Amino acid sequence: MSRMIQLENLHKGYQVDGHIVPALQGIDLSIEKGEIFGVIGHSGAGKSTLIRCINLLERPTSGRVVVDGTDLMNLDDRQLQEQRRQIGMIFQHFNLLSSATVAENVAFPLKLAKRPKAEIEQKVTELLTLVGLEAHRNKYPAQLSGGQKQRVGIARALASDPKVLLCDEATSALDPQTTNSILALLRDINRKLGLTIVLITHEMHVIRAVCDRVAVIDGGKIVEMGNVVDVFLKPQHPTTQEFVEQVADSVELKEIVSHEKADKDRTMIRITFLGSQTYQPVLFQTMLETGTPFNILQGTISRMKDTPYGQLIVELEADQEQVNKTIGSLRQRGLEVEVI
Ligand SMILES: Nc1ncnc2c1ncn2[C@@H]1O[C@H](COP(=O)(O)OP(=O)(O)OP(=O)(O)O)[C@@H](O)[C@H]1O
Repeated sequence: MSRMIQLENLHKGYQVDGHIVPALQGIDLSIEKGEIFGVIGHSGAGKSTLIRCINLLERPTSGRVVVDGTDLMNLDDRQLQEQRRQIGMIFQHFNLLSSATVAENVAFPLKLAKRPKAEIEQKVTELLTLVGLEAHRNKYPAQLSGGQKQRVGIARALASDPKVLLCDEATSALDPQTTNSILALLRDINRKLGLTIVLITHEMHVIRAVCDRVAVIDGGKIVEMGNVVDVFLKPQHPTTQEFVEQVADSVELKEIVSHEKADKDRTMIRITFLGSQTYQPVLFQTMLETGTPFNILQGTISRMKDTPYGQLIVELEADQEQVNKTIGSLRQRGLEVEVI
């Protein structure tokens, strides 16, 4: 893979009442071509500022923004406008023209670029088919659901055949079911068009559903970054752990653990299965081999983008030596094991 976006030592401060509010404090980030990259953080962490720096809707105070080999900070207005065509963007509140139809909204960037009428017509039809809205081309935004409006936003963002799509909290105003359908569309577009997608969100399930890699931002700094699978299974920073808990059954688990831990002869472990392991009877084979009695207290199976994973909370009724042997054997088979 080669690099599509490179942010180097990015700083951004806003002037407020004579002093500077630091929104980004030294962001270093590179995003590969064809990747779906997520940035997650709490309100005020700097997510919007960060994503808006990628197309210079916000101009960083210092640092470098390189998109597909072009340093955007060095461009004049006309060159920047040209480069921005390569970077589509969608928004939380869609930002559609309310007085224009679906088709006219999608045609808008093409008209601005003075494309010939026949080409515009063909492109709009193509895009509306891609996002599943061809039957609604003559409706106005007010006649559409939130999910349909976002589909128009996506079609419009794709009109100039961008290399990058920036998604600024694109599903935050949508209900869970609609969110899933929009996320599925983004994955589809990523696959079909090979588009690089950067999305910001405060919801970990969005990251889990579509992203390849994720950066966690806190106080204008990246506090953790990695493959979604790794970050999910082994979150290091407290902020990341908080986000991961959003999508775990951790409350229930904690209750079980504190209740059960009163009994000293039992050891509770969490076993994580990943990918094809998820469907193999590894646990049972190990337990048979080591002869360790066990109870399954809780089990979940889920999916991170294309990777299935499962977690089991298991209680071992055995002495320490037997427990160590069992854990060693599970780890040898490539499973993640954690005593809880
Ligand atoms: N135009 C602005 N003028 C002054 N301060 C700003 C401006 N935009 C953002 N900030 C400040 O910069 C910091 C980062 O804001 P930003 O909007 O990037 O965070 P965010 O993570 O996107 O939050 P949210 O999810 O609430 O939008 C905050 O302290 C915010 O108050």
